[in-house]
Amino acid sequence: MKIAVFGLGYVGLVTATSLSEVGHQVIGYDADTDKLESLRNSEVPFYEPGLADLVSKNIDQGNLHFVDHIDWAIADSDVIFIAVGTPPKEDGSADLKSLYQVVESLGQMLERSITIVVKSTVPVGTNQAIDRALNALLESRGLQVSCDVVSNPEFLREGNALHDVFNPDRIVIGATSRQAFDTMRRLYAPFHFTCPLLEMEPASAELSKYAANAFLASRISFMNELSRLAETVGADINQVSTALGTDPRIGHHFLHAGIGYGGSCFPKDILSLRNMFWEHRIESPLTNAIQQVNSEQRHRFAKTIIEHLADAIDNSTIALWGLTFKPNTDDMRDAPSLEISQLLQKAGANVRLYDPVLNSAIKDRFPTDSQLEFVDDMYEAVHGADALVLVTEWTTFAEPDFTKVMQLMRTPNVFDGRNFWDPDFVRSQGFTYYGVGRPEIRFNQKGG
Ligand SMILES: NC(=O)c1ccc[n+]([C@@H]2O[C@H](COP(=O)([O-])OP(=O)(O)OC[C@H]3O[C@@H](n4cnc5c(N)ncnc54)[C@H](O)[C@@H]3O)[C@@H](O)[C@H]2O)c1
Ligand SMILES: O=c1ccn([C@@H]2O[C@H](COP(=O)(O)OP(=O)(O)O[C@H]3O[C@H](CO)[C@@H](O)[C@H](O)[C@H]3O)[C@@H](O)[C@H]2O)c(=O)[nH]1
Repeated sequence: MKIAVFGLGYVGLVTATSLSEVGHQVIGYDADTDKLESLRNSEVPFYEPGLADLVSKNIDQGNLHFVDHIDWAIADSDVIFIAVGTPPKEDGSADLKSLYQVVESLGQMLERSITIVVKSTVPVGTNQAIDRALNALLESRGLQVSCDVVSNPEFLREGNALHDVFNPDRIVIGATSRQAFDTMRRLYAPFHFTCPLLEMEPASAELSKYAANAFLASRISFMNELSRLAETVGADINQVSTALGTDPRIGHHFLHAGIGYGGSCFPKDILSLRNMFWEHRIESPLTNAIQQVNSEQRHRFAKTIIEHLADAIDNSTIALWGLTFKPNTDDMRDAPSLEISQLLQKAGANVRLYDPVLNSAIKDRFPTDSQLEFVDDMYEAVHGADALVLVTEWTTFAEPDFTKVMQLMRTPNVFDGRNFWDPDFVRSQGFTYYGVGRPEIRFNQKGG
C-alpha cells in the first residue's frame, strides 16, 4: 500500500520505517525541514538503537522517501498517518495544535476519499472531532468525498522501539466503518499474525492508550509508595517486588521502585487523563495519586542525599551517572536527572554529569551554570567526588569497577536511584550505600 506519515518524531519515524520494511511504499513529511534534510541523508535526529540502519536500508531500497511538500506526500497515498506531538498544555490537557494544523492542510488539499489514521495519543473524542472537521472542510470545497478517520494508538517504548513495533502485543483499531477496519487489517497484515488486532469504537481505542499508560504508571507509583514503608519497617522493596510479581496474576513488569517515571508519555498522559476526568466532572483520586507519588519520589531521593551529606554538601562534588529518562534513548523529556541535579545544586553541591550518549540533545536541556559540569568518562565524573548518584540504569553501569571508583572518590557515598546494584556487594567494597526502599538505608542512617 502507499502510505504517508505526517510527523517524524519517535513514533512517526518508527511507524514509517517499519511499514516500509514490510513492503509498503512510505512517504514521510514533517514540518521541520532540517529534520527532513537529515533523514534524506539517513541521519536520524535522535538516538534509538537500530533505527538509523533500518532507515538507511529502506531509503536505499526505494521504499522510504522524505518530502517537504504536503501535496507530494498525499498525492498517491491510500492511507495517511498522523503522528505529530500532543504535548501537555499548562493546565495538563493535551495540546492538539499540531494535529489540527495537519487536519486543516488535509482538508484544503485532499481531492479524494482516503483513510486518515491518528497515531498520536489524543483525548477521547478527538478522532470524532477530527472526522467532523475534516469532512466539513472537504464539503465546504464542494467535494463529494468522505474520509474515514481511524484511531490507532501506539504502544512502543523508547529504546525498544523496533522490537516493540515488529512484535506488538496487540494492534488497536478504532473505526466506524467496515471498510476502514478492512483497510487497517490489510495494512497491518504482515504484523498481526502473532498478535490480536482489536476492533473497537474510536473512543474505546483512544481510552485504551491512556488506560495502558496510567495502569503501568500506577504500578510504579504503588511500588514507590510502598518503598517508603519498606524503608521504615526494615523490608527490602526489591524482595517484595519479586514476591509480588511471581504471582502470575500480577507479573514482574513495572514493579521497580526507584526515583519514579519520566519521559514524554507517562507524565503527560496521566495529566491528560486527569484532565479528562475533570472535564467530565468525575473524581479521580487514583490518577491524582499516581502523579503525586511520582513527583514526590525525586524530591525524597534528593533530600536523602542532601541530608546525608549535611553540612558537607556545600561545595561538595556529586557525580550523576545516567541523565536520560531511561536507558537506550537520548530523550530528556521529564528526565528525573534535570530536577535532581537542580535540587543538589540549590543545596550547594557542584554536579558532574555523565551519560553514555552525551550529545547536544542531552546537554542543551541543562542550564548553563558554573556548578554543572559535563564529563565524557564515567570514572572522570567520580574523581574527587563526595557522592555517586545512579540516576539511569544504562547497562554500562551494571558492573562498574568499584575498586577504581573507591580510589577516585573523596568520600565513598553511593546513592542508587534505581536499586540497580547489590547493596551487600557495594558495601563490601567500602562504600556507604543508599537505595530506595531498602532496609540498610535505615540502618546506615542510624549508624551514620
Ligand atoms: N515517544 C513515544 O515513545 C511515544 C509512544 C507512543 C505514543 N506516542 C505519542 O505519539 C505522538 C508523537 O510522539 P513523539 O514522541 O513521536 O513526538 P515528537 O515530538 O518526537 O515528534 C513530533 C513530530 O511532529 C512534527 N510536527 C509538528 N507539527 C507538524 C505538522 N503540522 N506537520 C508535520 N509534522 C509536524 C515535529 O516537527 C516532530 O518532528 C504523541 O501523541 C505521543 O504521545 C509517543
Ligand atoms: O518498573 C518500572 C518501569 C519503568 N519505570 C520508569 O518509567 C518510565 C517509562 O518507562 P517505559 O515505559 O519503559 O518507557 P516509555 O518509552 O516512556 O514507554 C511508555 O510510554 C509510551 C508512550 O505512550 C508507551 O507507548 C509505552 O507502552 C510505555 O511503556 C521510565 O522513566 C522508567 O525509568 C520505573 O520507574 N519502574
